[in-house]
Amino acid sequence: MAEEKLSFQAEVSKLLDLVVHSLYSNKEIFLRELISNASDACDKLRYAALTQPDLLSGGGGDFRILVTPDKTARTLTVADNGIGMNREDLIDNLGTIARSGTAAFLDQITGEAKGDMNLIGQFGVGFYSAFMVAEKVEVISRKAGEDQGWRWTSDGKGEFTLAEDADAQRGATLILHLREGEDEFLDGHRLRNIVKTYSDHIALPVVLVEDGKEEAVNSASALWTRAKSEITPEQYKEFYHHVAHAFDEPWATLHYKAEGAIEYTGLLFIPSQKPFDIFHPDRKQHLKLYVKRVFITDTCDELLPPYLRFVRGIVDSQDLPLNISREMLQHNPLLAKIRTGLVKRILSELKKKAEDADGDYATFWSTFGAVLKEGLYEDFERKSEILDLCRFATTVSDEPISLATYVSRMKEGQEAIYTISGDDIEALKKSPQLEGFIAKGIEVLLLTDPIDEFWPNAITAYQEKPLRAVTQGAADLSAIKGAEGAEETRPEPAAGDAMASLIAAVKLALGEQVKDVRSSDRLIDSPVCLVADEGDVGLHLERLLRQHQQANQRAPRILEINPRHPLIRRLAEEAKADGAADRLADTAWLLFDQARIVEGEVLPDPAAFARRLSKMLEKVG
Ligand SMILES: Nc1ncnc2c1ncn2[C@@H]1O[C@H](COP(=O)(O)OP(=O)(O)OP(=O)(O)O)[C@@H](O)[C@H]1O
Repeated sequence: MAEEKLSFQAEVSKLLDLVVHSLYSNKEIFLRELISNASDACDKLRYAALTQPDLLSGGGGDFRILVTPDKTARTLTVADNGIGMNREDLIDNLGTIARSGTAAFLDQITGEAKGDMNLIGQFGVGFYSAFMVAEKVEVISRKAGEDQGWRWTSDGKGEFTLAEDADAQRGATLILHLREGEDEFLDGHRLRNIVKTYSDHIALPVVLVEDGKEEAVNSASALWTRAKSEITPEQYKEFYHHVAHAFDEPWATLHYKAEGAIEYTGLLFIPSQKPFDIFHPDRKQHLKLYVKRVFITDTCDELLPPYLRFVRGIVDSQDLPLNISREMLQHNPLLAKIRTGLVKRILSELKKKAEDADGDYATFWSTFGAVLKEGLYEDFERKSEILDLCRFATTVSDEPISLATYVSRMKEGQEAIYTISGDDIEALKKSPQLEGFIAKGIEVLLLTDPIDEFWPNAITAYQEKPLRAVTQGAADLSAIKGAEGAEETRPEPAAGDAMASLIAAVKLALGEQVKDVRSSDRLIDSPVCLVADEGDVGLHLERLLRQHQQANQRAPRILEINPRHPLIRRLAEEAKADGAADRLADTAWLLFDQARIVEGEVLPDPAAFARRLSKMLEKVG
């Protein structure tokens, strides 16, 4: 069959452009990426052969990776005898990127952040890194169990060609035609060094072939089977890079062997950087499952709950049967026990780090706190343990604090843990609903993650103190003893009967637009604010839902009025006169609209607001 020419998916072309033009430093990591892929391909075949031993014919069961430099041809060849790829696989795997969110991610890094290794590291360039050093790459491959081989060729500039190849061996052979100036990757010494540095942990032999001589370069034993004392931090890090397709430093490394009722080894990592797709709706976990050192799957959702999906690494079980199918993994009681064990270990490691002043827990919290908080309502049994791990910015402290710290600082007479939620800390701090709390020195948690709208419903109390949103329900601050002297400086409130008249006039003007109008103790500098009634959808949640087109109804809110504010005191006096309700109608609307603007709401009738405001200014001016 003749050669076919095909185009890369647009995302691949973009990625290739980045790889070639932006990633200058650390070019040698291309070899790690290719060896890592080769090792994965051998793992996949080893697993498939458990149930289909025929797949091993024509290539054997001794898996290995050959690295062969050719100084005359100026090529570097990386060959494996793994699962291989057929025509469709070559097109799908090396011509497209299936990961969702890729396009958006690439757009993000082609701008100012171009060349930011950390950013691109979150994505992982994998196979395409070959083009950092090669001007042309050939992939010759035959898939295990198939007769037809294929040759894929590309210069990485938008197109690739495909042709049949009768001589292709089982597995994949990558021939890199090196660019000018990349001869260091033909040097045996250098290659040996790179393999040692980056791929020593690979469980199969990586063999350097020089002048016809073969030399195994790596230790070729799975890293997690070695004793902890024999593994260096560098080796852990390289293994993490391999297993997580990541570039960052692991924030935490956990290597342990569970013995007793169930036996398994866990080598787990918590990244220091947020993977770009951590909030993808599929919420998939990423641990790889091995049974007695044979790779089984990297898509086993039973292994970890979604709220720990940031954890990377492997689990190697001694007890599961080797021929376990992916279907059998569902609802498997042994696996459920492993999961319980893993969750326990991870949470206790987090606890340890949180209690260790040098543990840099703040970094973890700012990276993955929002994910961990999902556990507050998803893991009923562990929610109090998770709650202890949570940290919150507050009106008093920019450094996030624990609830234990919050409770220890509560004021005399304070019965609840107060919270307020919104999009942005700085905007939140200016919320009128907080004024009374701030004046009395009562600390309020500032919640800015979307998830914060959900978990508080699952947490009835912490140390018997209920959580209470300050924008919801009435706030009776009179029972709480505030900071010294705070009370005395406040002006007198308007007289009770005058306030009653004003409230009646405002209610009349606004009608069903508000659920209630009442006098409030929580306001200091602002004349009015809005709060949600007890049991109604909160203000911020409603806004979030509207932004996501999940709701377009607005629940009527309660308008709270500050009886000590000079403006309100004057209006209250006016409200006592005959016919005042009519005269105050516009003012009532202006106050209401003002409260909505402060909430960050878009006014449903901005023209009416502008008209009333102009009218009012006319009188003043
Ligand atoms: N040596 C190989 N043998 C067989 N398949 C390969 C080989 N190298 C790459 N592939 C296939 O090409 C795909 C894309 O490789 P690439 O390195 O771009 O992605 P990756 O980061 O390894 O992705 P993944 O996490 O899915 O493995 C791989 O997932 C694999 O299916």
